[in-house]
Order: sequence, then structure tokens, then C-alpha cells
Amino acid sequence: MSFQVDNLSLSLGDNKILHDISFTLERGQVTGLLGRSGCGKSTLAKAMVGIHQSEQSCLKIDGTAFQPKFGKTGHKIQYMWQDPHMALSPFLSAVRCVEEAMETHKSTTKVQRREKAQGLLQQVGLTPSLMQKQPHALSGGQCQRIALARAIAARPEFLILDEPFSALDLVTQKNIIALLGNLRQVYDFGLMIISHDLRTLWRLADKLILIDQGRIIEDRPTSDFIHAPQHELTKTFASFALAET
Ligand SMILES: Nc1ncnc2c1ncn2[C@@H]1O[C@H](COP(=O)(O)OP(=O)(O)OP(=O)(O)O)[C@@H](O)[C@H]1O
Repeated sequence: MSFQVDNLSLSLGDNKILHDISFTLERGQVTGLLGRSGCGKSTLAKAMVGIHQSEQSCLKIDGTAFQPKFGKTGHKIQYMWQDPHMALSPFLSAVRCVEEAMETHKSTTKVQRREKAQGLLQQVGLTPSLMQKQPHALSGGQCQRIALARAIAARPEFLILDEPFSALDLVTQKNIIALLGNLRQVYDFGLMIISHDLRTLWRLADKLILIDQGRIIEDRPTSDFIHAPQHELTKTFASFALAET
């Protein structure tokens, strides 16, 4: 199964942010989306899930036109916000936030949803007492893990994680990376991870896409991207990543 972006252009206000973006995500694969701050990574992700509307219909799933509607097409594609508080209701406990994402699963009972939500929160490392707390009483990293559990709870075919490790310490980062690996085996979603840090991405991604000023400048398998970069900016990213390993 594939999710295709075909010549996507997008303006916000008077500014053209994205220019003719085309690429494909494959289910079962990890794609890293890389670029300098402000180049348009989050805007692109938001267009893919329907938070921003692109100028023309340019998304397809397996070749069929796909019109994302935020809050309605989450079983197809989910976006985990860079700021996890955006994904979490301030009034709901952690476990309710995750349960809420499963309410479209009509075939499950409330009790089953509660058990599943607790199980997912446990997998992302939340203790039972933290599961009862609201986001304002939790740390940024704890909220990030709840947002991840919530995104997975919707059982999406494709999942976009926007800077998912930025608020996590190195040990938790490592645990979450291992957890993502396990979850991918179970749920088999296609994963796109957004970051400006190539060191985190290259260990996870099957392919890497580099964006600059709203345009794709490189889209290649990870090993080619790192060891045989074509574009000057790719060379810079790759040399920093190689120097720091
Ligand atoms: N709602 C908006 N209205 C107008 N301009 C916006 C809006 N959201 C983002 N932008 C602009 O679009 C450009 C791309 O922003 P975006 O958040 O997509 O970048 P990014 O690559 O994700 O950056 P970062 O790595 O810093 O999160 C920036 O110049 C930003 O100022």
C-alpha cells in the first residue's frame, strides 16, 4: 500500500510555502523528512492530513484520490504534532485521551477500549498513576509519549511523527525507538518521521527526503543519501551526521 503526494503546492496567506512536492510513502517502510528550520516540513505533514488544504487535489492512496479530513480520516493517516499538547485535550486524563482516539472503532466496547488504552500507555512507559493525570500535570516528554499512544490507537495505515524525540532524554528516546520498531511489526503502518537531526533519522529510515525552501532537493535510500549525497545541502547534513557518530 502506498501514500502518494503528487505535485503538492501550498500557500499560507501571501506566502507560497510548498512548491510542487512529489514523493511516495510505502506501508511497512520508514521515511525520514529532513530540512532546516522553517523549510516547510510541518506544513507538508499538515497538508497530508487535511489540517491545511492544498491548492489542488494531489494525494492518493494506492493510486486512488484521497481527500484527507482532519479528525475523520485518522484511520488512514495520523499526524503526531510537534507540540504534543496540540494533540491532547487539556480536560482529559492521559488514558481518556487515548481512549477517545478509539471511539471510531465501533466494534469495541468501552471496557475493551480502556484496556487497550492502558496497554498502549504502558508500552510507551507511563505508570498507572500518570495515566490518570491531565496534560498540565505531566512533563513534555510524558505528553509526547501519550500523543504517540493516541496516534497509534487510531490504528492508522500511515503515521507521521513530527520531531517525536525533541522533548525526550536519550534513554527514553532509545526506548521509544525500540517501541516504534515493535509497533511497526504489529501494526505494519507506513511511518514518516520529521526531524532536522539526521543522526536520529538515519538509523530508523529506509529512505530520506530533504526539503529546502519548500522544495524537495533529495529523495533517496538512506545509505545513498548518507554516503553518496548529490546536493550541497545534503552533503552538509551528511558530513555533520558522519562526524558525530
Ligand atoms: N499558519 C501559518 N500561516 C502563515 N505562515 C505559516 C503558518 N505556519 C507556518 N508558516 C510559515 O511556513 C514556513 C514553514 O513552516 P513549517 O512549520 O512548516 O517549517 P518546519 O520546516 O516544520 O520548521 P521547524 O523545523 O522549525 O519546525 C515558515 O516560514 C513559517 O513561518
